[in-house]
Amino acid sequence: MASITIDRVVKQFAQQTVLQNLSLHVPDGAFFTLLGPSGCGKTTLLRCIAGFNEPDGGRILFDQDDVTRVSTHHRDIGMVFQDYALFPDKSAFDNVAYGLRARKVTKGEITRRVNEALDRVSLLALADRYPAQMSGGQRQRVALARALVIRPRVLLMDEPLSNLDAKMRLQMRDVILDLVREAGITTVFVTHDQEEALAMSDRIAIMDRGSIAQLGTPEELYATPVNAYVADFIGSANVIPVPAECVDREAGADASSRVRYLLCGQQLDGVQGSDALAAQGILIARPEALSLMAPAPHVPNAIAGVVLRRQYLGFKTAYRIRLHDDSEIRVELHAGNTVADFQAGDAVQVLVPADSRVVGH
Ligand SMILES: Nc1ncnc2c1ncn2[C@@H]1O[C@H](COP(=O)(O)OP(=O)(O)OP(=O)(O)O)[C@@H](O)[C@H]1O
Repeated sequence: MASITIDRVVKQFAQQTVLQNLSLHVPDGAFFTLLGPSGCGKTTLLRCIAGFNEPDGGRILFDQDDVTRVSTHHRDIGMVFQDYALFPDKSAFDNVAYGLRARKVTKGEITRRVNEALDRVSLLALADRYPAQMSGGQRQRVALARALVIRPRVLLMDEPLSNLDAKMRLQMRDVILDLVREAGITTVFVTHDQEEALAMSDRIAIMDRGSIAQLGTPEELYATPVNAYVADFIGSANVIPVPAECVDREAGADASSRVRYLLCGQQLDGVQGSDALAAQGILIARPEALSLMAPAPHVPNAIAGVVLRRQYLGFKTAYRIRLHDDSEIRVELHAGNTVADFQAGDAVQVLVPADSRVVGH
């Protein structure tokens, strides 16, 4: 068990800088996810932590130990890959035993620990099977047992669920979480699947072109994204440019209370951005945070529009609304909200809550 500190790591391939002075801290025992689109540098960072890639600058620490120049097999890591990377000519038992044999563990101890590890992933009965005789989910469980049986300081997982079908992916989330929680092991998990990241992680770093766009708990990232990139990547959000206008030039009033944001030319009461924002902000509105009402005069933050499409989805109803400036906004009303139900073509008002967020570009 160890914390991981990434300290200003730089990694370049040819002319391309893939990791740009990247720093982050993974607390001891945390389940930490690197999330981002293809090519943003997740795997490169994971491979630097594993020792497969040597950084061109910066340091990597496990607790206080600087492992930047330590070879992979002296780092005491367990690794699980997307394609399982099992030895095809070894049985499940021998795959799991591999790391213990390399560490010269006694035969009796190997048998005990491998059987225990296979039992933990419910594969004791398949100990003699070869990888080709197992399903994807079973292979990934062998890979997990193989990574954990050596009791590594750190577990690194690179898209371990991507090759599994949807149902198996969900099951494996629980298998992984149960195992790593029980072992209390610090885990770095790479995925491009935001739902997987939200469901599994203590903390998530959202990466954007070799840097961290935002780091936080799933709740923080969902509720308070720092920019449109994060808002769009985590969950679904309406991301709408909102010009600002100055309403109070008096000295003394703090800067954020001196601007009002405009949606469709209408002032949004109470909606505040950070005071550093200039003449234009970006309103981030989750579809489920908005609501709909029939047209009525003098309702604050009610923006007039027309229902383009209504989709009934059982637990919620999703609406696409066209506003008067021809932009579109998505609104989701949860089942049980019987007050509002509208059909395509209906005139409505979209209610924007006063605690909505406005961020910079
Ligand atoms: N060995 C290498 N040589 C040259 N370029 C590389 C090498 N490894 C990665 N890259 C480049 O570095 C960038 C980041 O790649 P990386 O695999 O870290 O991204 P990723 O976020 O893990 O993407 P994915 O989700 O597709 O795996 C890409 O542009 C990739 O082409």
